[in-house]
This record gives sequence, C-alpha cells and structure tokens, in this order.
Amino acid sequence: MEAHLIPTAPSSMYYIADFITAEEEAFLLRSIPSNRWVPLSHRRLQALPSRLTTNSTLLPSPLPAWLEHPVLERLKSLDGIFADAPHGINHCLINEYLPGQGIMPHEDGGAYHPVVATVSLGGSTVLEVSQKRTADSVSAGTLEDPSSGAGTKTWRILQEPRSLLVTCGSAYTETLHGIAEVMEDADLSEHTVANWSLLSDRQQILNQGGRSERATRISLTLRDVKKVSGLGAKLFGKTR
Ligand SMILES: O=C(O)CCC(=O)C(=O)O
Ligand SMILES: [Fe+2]
Repeated sequence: MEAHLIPTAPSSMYYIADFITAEEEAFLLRSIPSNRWVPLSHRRLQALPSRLTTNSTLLPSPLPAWLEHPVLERLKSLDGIFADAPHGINHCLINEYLPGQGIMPHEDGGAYHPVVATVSLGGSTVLEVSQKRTADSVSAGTLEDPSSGAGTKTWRILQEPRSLLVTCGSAYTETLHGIAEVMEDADLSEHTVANWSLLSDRQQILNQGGRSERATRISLTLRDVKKVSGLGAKLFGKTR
C-alpha cells in the first residue's frame, strides 16, 4: 500500500488507479439494482444491505455476490486496510452524481470504523478534502487574510473511473470531504492535484488543458458499521 500513499494529503489517503478493469466496471454498473435508488435533491443514493437504523445500527445481512467478487475479495488482499475493523466491510453506500451534481462538505462520522474505501465507476470527479475548522485553526488565519488559517487548507483528489481511494486515520477523523456541483473540473495539474503522480491518465488531462468534463459517476463506498444488531450479528457480522 505504501506505493499508493498520496504524499501531500492528510495521513492517510491511498489512491490505486485501475483497481478494477473496464469489464469489471461494466459488470458492476449492470449489477447495481435499478429499483432501490433513493432520490435526494442533488444526487441519488442506495445502501446495501440496507440503510442504518436511526441509532446508526446495521441490521446485518450478507452483501450481494456481485460486490463480493471482485471488489471485496480484492480489497481483502490489500494488506491490512480493514485489518483492525471489528467486522470487516459490512456496508456499502452507492451514490450517483449527474454532471453538475455533488455532495456538501461533510465527515462520515462515528457510526463507522474510521476507514472508507471508495470505488469510482463511470465519470471522473474531484474530491475536495479540507481540514475541519476548529476555533483554534480559525484563529490561526492572519489579520490580512483570515481564511489563511489552517482550518481552510484543502487538497484536491482526482478520482478516475475504476480507481480506489482509501481514507483512514486522521484523514478520516480530522477532515471534511465534498464534491463541487460543476459541469467540469478545471485547473488540474501536478500543482493542484494531490494524487497527480498516482493517476492512470495524466496525459489526457494535459491534452485537455487541465480540464475534466463530468459524466455520470457512481461511487461505491465500503465501510464497517460499528453497531450491528442482535441475532443477525452472530450469523453475518464477521464478513472477513
Ligand atoms: O462519491 C464519493 O466519492 C463520496 C461519497 C461520500 O462522501 C459518502 O458517501 O459519504
Ligand atoms: Fe462521505
């Protein structure tokens, strides 16, 4: 995994270009159930095996076979990313974004073990990661430019189709992440993209003058929900 560490991002984020093949991507896109989408105002969403209960508990049930092979199997083979997770991966949120759609800056929070693995399908996007603003970091801005405080430091992670992004440690607990609602991402270069050296296709971006048009993108975000309810937990909780 060390070869995939994003050098300038908060510790620790890993980017693996071409984590799956184009055939596997097409298989995943075909396999996502078409009748389980929950429409939101700026994207649509589904949760596998189900949404969490109001107190952030998972009613456990096996993840579908189409997710197990190849994605979950391959994740298990990457040394140790979910090694400390109490249950292993037991939950998958699927987000779909049309061009111009995104997600507000947020943190994924304490319902999950602090590791998330994101597989991107379809289009490219830029994930904007920013240090959480605390009273201390806001006051660290200068008088001339209050926004220069540590609280506003941001990193841009370009997520290409078929890539894997792993976010853990203080990158999980101390930062926010979001996706801007734009039709294209611009000003992409080795100076602005934290994972530039790890990208699959830098040349294409250079050929496009540092621009990347948005296309429909689907992300699979794989996590370990900490609270698993009752009997089902005994049957299905341990998925590793
Ligand atoms: O689509 C993505 O890459 C991010 C999704 C996300 O932040 C989430 O589901 O919590
Ligand atoms: Fe998130």
